[in-house]
Amino acid sequence: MTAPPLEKSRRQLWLAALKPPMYSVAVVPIWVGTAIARWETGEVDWGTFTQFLTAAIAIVAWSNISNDVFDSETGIDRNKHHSLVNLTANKSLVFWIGNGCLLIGLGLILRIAYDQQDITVLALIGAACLLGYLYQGPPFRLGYQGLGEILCFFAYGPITLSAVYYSQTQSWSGVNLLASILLGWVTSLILYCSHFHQVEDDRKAGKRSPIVRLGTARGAQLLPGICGILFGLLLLFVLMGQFPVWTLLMGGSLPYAVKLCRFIGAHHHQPQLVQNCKFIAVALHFWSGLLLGLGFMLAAQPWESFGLA
Ligand SMILES: C/C(=C\COP(=O)(O)OP(=O)(O)O)CCC[C@H](C)CCC[C@H](C)CCCC(C)C
Ligand SMILES: O=C(O)C1=CC(=O)c2ccccc2C1=O
Repeated sequence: MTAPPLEKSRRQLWLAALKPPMYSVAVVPIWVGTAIARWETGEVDWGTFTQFLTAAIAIVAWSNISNDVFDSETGIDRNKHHSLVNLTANKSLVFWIGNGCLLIGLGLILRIAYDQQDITVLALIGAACLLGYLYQGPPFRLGYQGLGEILCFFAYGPITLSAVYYSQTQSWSGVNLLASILLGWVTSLILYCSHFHQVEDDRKAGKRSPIVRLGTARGAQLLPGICGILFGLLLLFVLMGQFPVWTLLMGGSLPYAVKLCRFIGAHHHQPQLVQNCKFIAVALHFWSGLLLGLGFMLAAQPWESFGLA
């Protein structure tokens, strides 16, 4: 039996509000940081890995849920039918569910810190959450000034990846820091792409996103350069001898970069068409991160003695 159209479209709205593919931004840093720790130390603490992964998912849920709450206060989401606040018509319930997710996430991070008798991981993830709040919460709302991509770079790149690596090794790594540049860059690319379709609503609400500032045409023209930097840095880090050759596997995600540049290049001025383009960027994030981590995992295998690593 098929669902009545109204019910089906409501289900689609809920799916759009919850954005399951977006949780790539929680999973990938935990995978990459852990893979680098394994490459460098030969060991993985899977208990810490699982706790960190669960915490990251809960914290990203908080970031998205509270984004709908804070955006409902500025009027920017007036036309966003898939806002959780518009769907439930209960802002305070949504707000407290979001806070509950944050509590669960930080609680799990606190447990890691307690088990290791070291506050470093908690301090780093606390700082990442603070950047998340500065992005969208009152009175700061730095995303409205067009600073979201910079905050996103540091939160999902150097800060989170350092915390993941530290949770595994209780030390720091230059290679991990280099990898965090790639990860922060590709995560910010998702945010950048998410602005193309909402440029008019953003402009009306006074949000000066990079796409509002540049215009959609110029914004689209920059994409091949942004993607080129991602893969260029990978090549550079391998040539410098910092990354094992296996990490070139990340090049397997190149088709998503090409698809992203071509699609936005052709449709940047058509909001209906580009409204889901951020999910091409999410696919690029997921596959590039998965393959990068796999490269480190494979380089740590016994066959490195055959000269393949
Ligand atoms: C919520 C975010 C973007 C939504 O932006 P926008 O308002 O334009 O979108 P809508 O159209 O959907 O309303 C992302 C915000 C990213 C922020 C700068 C940094 C967040 C940091 C995280 C909370 C840290 C997570 C750490 C975890 C992985 C351990
Ligand atoms: O809803 C969105 O557009 C985004 C949600 C989100 O959690 C995120 C995280 C990191 C980079 C970009 C984004 C989004 O664009």
